[in-house]
This record gives sequence, structure tokens and C-alpha cells, in this order.
Amino acid sequence: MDRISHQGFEIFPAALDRTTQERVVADVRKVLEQAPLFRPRTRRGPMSVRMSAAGRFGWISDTKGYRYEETHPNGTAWPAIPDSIMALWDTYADSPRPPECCLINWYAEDARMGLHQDVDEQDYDCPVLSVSLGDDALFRMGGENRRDPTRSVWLASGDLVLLTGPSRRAFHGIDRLRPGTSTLFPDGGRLNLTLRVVT
Ligand SMILES: O=C(O)CCC(=O)C(=O)O
Ligand SMILES: [Fe+2]
Repeated sequence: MDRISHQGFEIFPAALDRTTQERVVADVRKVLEQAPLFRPRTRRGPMSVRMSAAGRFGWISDTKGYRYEETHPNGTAWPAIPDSIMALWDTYADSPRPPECCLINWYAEDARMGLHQDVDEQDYDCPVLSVSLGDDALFRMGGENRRDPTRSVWLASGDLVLLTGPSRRAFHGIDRLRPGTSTLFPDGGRLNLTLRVVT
């Protein structure tokens, strides 16, 4: 399979064919019936991305700060991670442990995610696997220091990114979407799933 590497970021272009993408989206819709999307808040105000999760843990951010929680803000346990998504971890993650969180990020066409590190997990020997579905997104990849040089790539529907080795704690973010580049969602937008071991 094709792969692009940048400072440890491993990108698998077009890893998921259309049928697999549709199956994953259908499974995510079922998760969202149990655990609806919500808009996390940070000290700087509401995020533009809406979120939910599956698995033992979900990532929460509110006025008390950010953390992993075993329940949705509505008080119920998170649904299990669907098998179609677990299968991607088994194929691509090369991890000693199974994922404990599938974070669900929904980007409307003007949403973005600022440059950040994924450092709320305890075991950095386990990678983060990210699945892109829907409209193209400009993904910025840096190093372990915020000021390190960055490089950007457009992620398309069906692409996977693995944050492993030197990229596990590297800065990354989504600068913008390119609306209208995918027909996976009739009204546009982008779904991103990130699978992580939390404990
Ligand atoms: O949307 C993406 O591709 C990246 C998401 C991300 O970095 C995160 O959820 O921590
Ligand atoms: Fe991240």
C-alpha cells in the first residue's frame, strides 16, 4: 500500500474504499443516536468542531477543563467502538493494545482545529489512528515543539493518518476544509475519527 511519511506521521492515502467508508459512516450514525454530537468549550470559547465518542472513554472539554470521561455529557456510558472501526485499528495501527476511545469529530464547512498535541493519554507507545471521511481537509503536521517547522497535506475521504514514534506527540491541526470535494455526506462536511489507547 502507498504511504507518505513526515517526521513519523504515516499517511495511508485512500486506505478505505467507498463501500467501507459508507459502512463506517452508517456505524458512526448509530453511535451518534446513543451519544449525540456536542460542542466542547475551552477557555477560549466554544470549539468549531462538534464531538462525540465511542469506547470506554470519551474526550470532554468544558468550563472545568479537558479530560477523558467514561460518560457522555448527558450522563450515559459511551457506545462500544463498532467492529468496522476496530478492524481499521487491527489492520493499520500496529499497536500492543486495543483502542479505548474512538473520538468522533464533525467539521461543518467552516470548522477547524488549531495546532495541538494529543497528550492526554498515558501510554505513548500506542499510536493514534485517524480516519478522514467526507470533504478534503488541510492537515498541518509539525514537530514536538510548537515552533518546529510544519508541513501541510490535503487529507481526502478514506485517508488514514497514523501518529506513531516521533509523531505521536507532534503538533498537528486542521487549518480548513475544501467544501464540495466529497459526495459522502449529501450536505458536505467532514467526519474524523481518532482511535486511541487512553490508560
Ligand atoms: O481532524 C483531524 O484530522 C485531526 C483531529 C485531531 O487531531 C484530534 O482529534 O485530536
Ligand atoms: Fe489531535
